[in-house]
Amino acid sequence: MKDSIKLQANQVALNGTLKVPGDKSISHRSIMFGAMAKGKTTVDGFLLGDDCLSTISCFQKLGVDIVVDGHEVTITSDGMESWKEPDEILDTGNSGTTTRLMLGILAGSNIHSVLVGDESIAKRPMKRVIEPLRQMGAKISGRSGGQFTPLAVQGTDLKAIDYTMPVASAQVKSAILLAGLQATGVTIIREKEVSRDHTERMLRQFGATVNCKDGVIQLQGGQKLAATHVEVPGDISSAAFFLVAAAIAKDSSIRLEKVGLNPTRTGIIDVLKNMGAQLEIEVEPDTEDKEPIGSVSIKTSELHGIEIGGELIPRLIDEIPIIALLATQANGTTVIKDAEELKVKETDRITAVVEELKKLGADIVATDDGMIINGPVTLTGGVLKSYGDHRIGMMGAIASVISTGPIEIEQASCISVSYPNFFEHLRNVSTSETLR
Ligand SMILES: O=C(O)C1=C[C@@H](OP(=O)(O)O)[C@@H](O)[C@H](O)C1
Ligand SMILES: C=C(OP(=O)(O)O)C(=O)O
Repeated sequence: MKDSIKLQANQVALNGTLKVPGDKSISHRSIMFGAMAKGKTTVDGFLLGDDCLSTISCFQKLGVDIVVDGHEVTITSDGMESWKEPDEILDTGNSGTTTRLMLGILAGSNIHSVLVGDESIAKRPMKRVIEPLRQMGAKISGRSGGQFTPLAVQGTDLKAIDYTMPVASAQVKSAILLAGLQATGVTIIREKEVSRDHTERMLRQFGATVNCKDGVIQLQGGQKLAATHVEVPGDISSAAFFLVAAAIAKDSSIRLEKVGLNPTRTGIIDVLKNMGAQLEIEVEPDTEDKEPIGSVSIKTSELHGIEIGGELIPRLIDEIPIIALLATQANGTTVIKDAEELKVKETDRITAVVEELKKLGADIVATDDGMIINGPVTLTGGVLKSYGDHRIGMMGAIASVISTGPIEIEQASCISVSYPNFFEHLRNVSTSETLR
């Protein structure tokens, strides 16, 4: 993918059916759990995005046999005890999920390792994970007293903790659970707001017992994982870009098939419905702890502004950039609050979203914990920065379906972090020749 992409103004209809790539959170976990389990784990629908490839490369450096054949991945492992001490750094690339979950896994291993990511990862807070892991006995050191990468982990024996989450974060929760799996005693995690529960579900799929009730998660240490088969649903965070595109472009209708509909991830559906979008959902019958999937169809919609905050935020945290674009086309005011976490993503997403949408003429202001957007506003063209953040890049690209002038996205190659065939899909649903 070339690093700057210019999209012509495309005030045309979007139509068609798409199958978005595999869920990023679930793809990461399938490799991690497969590497920890004994036996052969097979994964179908794996996301070949840069972040998930970073996870694969880390485990290959630990000596785990991983074979990628298109979207099918096979992981063959003799369990954690068989991993080798890596003689080079583990490069987590741009991936917060890889960095934080690896810390939890490696903390209880019998090896020494060093984790380094890119310049965005070097700025992202790691103390939120390292603090509880240290309470469990983990030996982790790093820059600025262990706040940032590079981080060194000396695997050691761990003991369970009872931990109340200070922030709603599935990465922190998952790191503690993965360390807890190796610890002596019962690890207890208390969540005030429920974050995505893919780790809890997948632990069960790999044969572990995890109890979740009223925001309290309990996991007995010492349980061994058994290899299994993982089906990865389409990523609702990727689907969100096309749901918004069809809602705001004229005369449009898009159907997205085999999308993950885990209730801890469907905040975007709630927002679209609450704003008045014409949306239809067909859920496929649920099977125990497997991830729920279904199809979502959406048409051009008359939208109105709403308030978005509280427990909804963790259920749509990665969708806020594209929700901001959606809000520029809604009648009235949309307030997004309680979303301070956006400041510590791949970039400060509050600043990035507000600055870039303003360049297109949006009526948007940043607040301490979110943003306020007034609509509807006709968006112009412009040259937008992606800040090397895939979700900001895709937000800018989707703006071109309604903008009056061309939109150029700088550093557009970052989009392959989560959606490598994004532009191909945008072309597929576009009825415009300029996008083809
Ligand atoms: O656990 C995960 O797979 C993720 C959790 C979220 O991060 P936080 O846990 O930092 O909220 C999310 O933003 C990220 O894209 C993926
Ligand atoms: C925040 C994200 O991912 P990560 O934290 O894994 O880098 C994201 O995909 O939007």
